[in-house]
Amino acid sequence: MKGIGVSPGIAVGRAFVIKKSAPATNGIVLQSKEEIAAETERFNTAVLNALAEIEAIKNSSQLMLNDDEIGILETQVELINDPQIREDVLAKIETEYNTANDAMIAVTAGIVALFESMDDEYMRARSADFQDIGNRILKYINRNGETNNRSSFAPDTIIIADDLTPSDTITLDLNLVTGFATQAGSKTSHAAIIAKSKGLPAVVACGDELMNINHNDFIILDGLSGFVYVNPDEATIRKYSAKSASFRQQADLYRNVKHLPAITADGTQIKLLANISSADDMDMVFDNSGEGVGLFRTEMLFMDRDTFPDEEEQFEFYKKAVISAAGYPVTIRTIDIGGDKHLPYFNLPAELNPFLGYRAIRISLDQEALFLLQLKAILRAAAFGEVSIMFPMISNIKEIRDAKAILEKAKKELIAAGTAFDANIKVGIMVEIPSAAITADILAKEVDFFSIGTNDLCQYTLAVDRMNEKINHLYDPFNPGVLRLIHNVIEQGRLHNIHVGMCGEMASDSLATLLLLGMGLQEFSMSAASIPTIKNSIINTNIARAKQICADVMKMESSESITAYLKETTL
Ligand SMILES: C=C(OP(=O)(O)O)C(=O)O
Repeated sequence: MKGIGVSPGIAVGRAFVIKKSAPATNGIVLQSKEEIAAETERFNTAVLNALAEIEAIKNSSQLMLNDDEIGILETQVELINDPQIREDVLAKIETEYNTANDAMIAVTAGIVALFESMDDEYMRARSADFQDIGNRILKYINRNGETNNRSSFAPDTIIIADDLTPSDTITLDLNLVTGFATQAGSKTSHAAIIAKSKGLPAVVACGDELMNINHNDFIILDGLSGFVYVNPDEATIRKYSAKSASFRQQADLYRNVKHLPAITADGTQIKLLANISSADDMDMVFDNSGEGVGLFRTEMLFMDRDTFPDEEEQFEFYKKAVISAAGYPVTIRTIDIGGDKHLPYFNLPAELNPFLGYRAIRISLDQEALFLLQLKAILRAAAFGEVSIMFPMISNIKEIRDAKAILEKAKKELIAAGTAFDANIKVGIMVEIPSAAITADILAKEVDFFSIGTNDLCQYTLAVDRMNEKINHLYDPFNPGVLRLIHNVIEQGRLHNIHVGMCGEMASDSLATLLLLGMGLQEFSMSAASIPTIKNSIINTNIARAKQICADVMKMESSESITAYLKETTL
């Protein structure tokens, strides 16, 4: 199979298949009274947990639910409490010897089918409520189930999944995994970002065929070329053993450059920072000699839970990362939810164009109470190290001014409460929307720094959904339009004397390194595992050469000529 190689390396191991799209029955027949009692208990506990979850969402003062939303949740409580569902599930456990999982799936499917077949439109729509409730209870029934069991992977496991979301990094113990392949995804999807940050070989966008792989199939996965081999022949195994050895040799070379400073041959010091999602990632940053954090994605704390974290919990989460950074700088980005990142307890409206919709700073400015909590937590954590704050998805100057006004309010509240914080925290923005890149000269006056988010900048400039594998070939950071925007941001940063970094995936693409150096970029932030590769490019070049490369590229008309030229001159 061929997908897109997104994180280099060769992985060899056994498949562990995760199918998340539909709940799966396990077909187990209960054998004893004790098993029946245990499954009954499992179901009862799951129901109580599901009810508690709904209550917590309903009562969350932070969510500010409207009457309709509360109405939906109350209907769900009523339906869960319906004695008929309970009786049906228990009957299947007690008389048909089904597990709680299988009984719940069968009962839900029966009710959903019944409602779907009704004439009345309102009643037909209720089937979605039942499916939702079924999934909610199943989630709790399977809390300790195989796919969520952090210790259930054997060594050398290769995960095969439809897709991996940020919350999967919480529920799956990727430390026991040697690589993964996903059916969907793209170079900048979260599966790819997770793989790179963990240094795991990965292939995404393999297509539907991938899900035909069975548990325990023997897999070879090439994270560079994007090939996935299922139960390969001896010749393929031999070929890949050799490839794997040469990859390890290259990795050794990078290990040797790892401890050298990131200075070009003519003496320009470049900052190589890492993108992280929690304090746990800091070991990997230091293992790869990263000099701090250019992007701390805070969404992880908000995922896979039942309510918003309060100020205290956020403060502890950020503080832990700041302390782990041991004096190195940490740039914390305020939440970037919406788009493809949803929170189960935050009812985001269904949108036709979620990536162009209610997300990131737009949500923060709209939900001021939530934003204030996060800002106060970051300001407090900033007292423990060198912290900057960064706003995502800025498209105009008013958003920066509004966000800064709320930041000032957060500071005043902390002063009034007598709480310690860093009053001089630096404030910057992600430049990831074309209007921000074009008006960088205007925005530069309002902030201390820019960080170029090429993942979104590329998708918005080219009107190419970064998650849509059908149009992956059009997603192209080397498009002259994208390059001109990047060049302008770096240039305006220099003219206005503010520093400019890059935290999108382009910062970890060695094909782009010299070009970006030539544009004047002096700070690159990326998955920690990519740092040695980029450092190797930096220490083997000089700025005069990089400037010449930039001058040549900026005259070129097409991405094809640019990438061909860069391959020839820089790799
Ligand atoms: C770093 C970026 O943000 P995200 O977390 O959306 O990948 C980007 O858009 O380049």
